[in-house]
Amino acid sequence: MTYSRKLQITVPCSSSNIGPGFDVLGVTLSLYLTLDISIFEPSSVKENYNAEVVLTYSGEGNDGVPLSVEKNLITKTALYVLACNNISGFTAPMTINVNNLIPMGRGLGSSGAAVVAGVMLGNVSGNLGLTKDRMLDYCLMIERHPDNVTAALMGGFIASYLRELNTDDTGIPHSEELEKKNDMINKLSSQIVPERIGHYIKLNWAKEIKAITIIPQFEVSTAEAREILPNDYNKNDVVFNLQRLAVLIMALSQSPPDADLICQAMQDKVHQPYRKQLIPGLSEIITNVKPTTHPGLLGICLSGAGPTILALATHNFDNISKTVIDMFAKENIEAVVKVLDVVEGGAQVVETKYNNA
Ligand SMILES: Nc1ncnc2c1ncn2[C@@H]1O[C@H](COP(=O)(O)OP(=O)(O)O)[C@@H](O)[C@H]1O
Ligand SMILES: N[C@@H](CCOP(=O)(O)O)C(=O)O
Repeated sequence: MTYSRKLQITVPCSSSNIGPGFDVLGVTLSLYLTLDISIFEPSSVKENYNAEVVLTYSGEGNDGVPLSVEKNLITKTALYVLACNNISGFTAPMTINVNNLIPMGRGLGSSGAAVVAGVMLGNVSGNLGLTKDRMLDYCLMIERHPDNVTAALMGGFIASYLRELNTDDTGIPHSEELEKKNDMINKLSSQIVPERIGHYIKLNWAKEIKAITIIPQFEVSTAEAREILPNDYNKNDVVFNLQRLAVLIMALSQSPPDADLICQAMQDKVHQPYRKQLIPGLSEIITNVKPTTHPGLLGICLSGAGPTILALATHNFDNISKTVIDMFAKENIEAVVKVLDVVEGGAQVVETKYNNA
């Protein structure tokens, strides 16, 4: 069989919240999920035709990720997008080779990236011609917090919110649930995908600020780390976060960055205090690692729902990382370090080869 198209989809990872911006801020980082796709026939839409799709997988999660297209989060999401557009299954035989460099369950947006990759796969395999803004709607039907998927799809440093949906729309599950339920695609695809669910704005990021990610070798499920949060908040805690959030987005855009301002503005009372119980060492790390003790450091927080620690810094990366690694070691936790760049480009599809025959 000869291929008719070869495509590559790349989706970056992301770090959400950046302290006070719970479910609002996301920053796109230079670590990628890549899909190499060969499509073996023109993808003309045939009713009730389920083409054979072979999924292979390497990289992070390769020991546990399902390779059945109905169960894998990427292909399952693509099938959902196709179903919403009245296409029941993949319409052309294809191979999908996934290479994932994003550690899973660490707070670096692996599930958001997988959902974005799946929506893009559905879009290209079904020739749907969806814009990125429309693809964001599909992502947000699955991943209910907009920060990760918006960053992964659009790139850069980005703030987002969900518009309030009708009660009919709100039964839409989060992707963790999607994983558990085999019949979820059918349930979701019977719902109309509302337009413009997500709204976002790209923010400026000072070029000299790098993201040190200190990644502990254990997983925290985002679903669990969200369940632990209270339903109601103290007014003072909310005001504490709002004040810092407004200052932080400007402070991170300024060159040279003001470490004292950023460090204070990265504090949070909405999610980190509750998540300490899931992440040994978190409290000590965010309380004690400061720009005053570590020149070059600007601020430190939990990345997403954790357990990764995000340290924003301009220099002195080794010294900052070593301190955090040593603090985790005191809790008998091993951690690895990746110093990442903030990337302006979000997810993309590149057609690498096209055969007209
Ligand atoms: N590349 C991938 N392929 C398939 N499933 C994935 C992929 N990346 C993440 N997932 C799914 O998402 C889960 C992790 O999601 P989550 O708990 O939200 O953590 P994270 O902070 O990494 O997004 C994994 O356990 C896996 O089920
Ligand atoms: N705002 C969300 C972000 C979750 O990010 P992830 O990378 O941990 O999936 C939250 O804090 O729950």
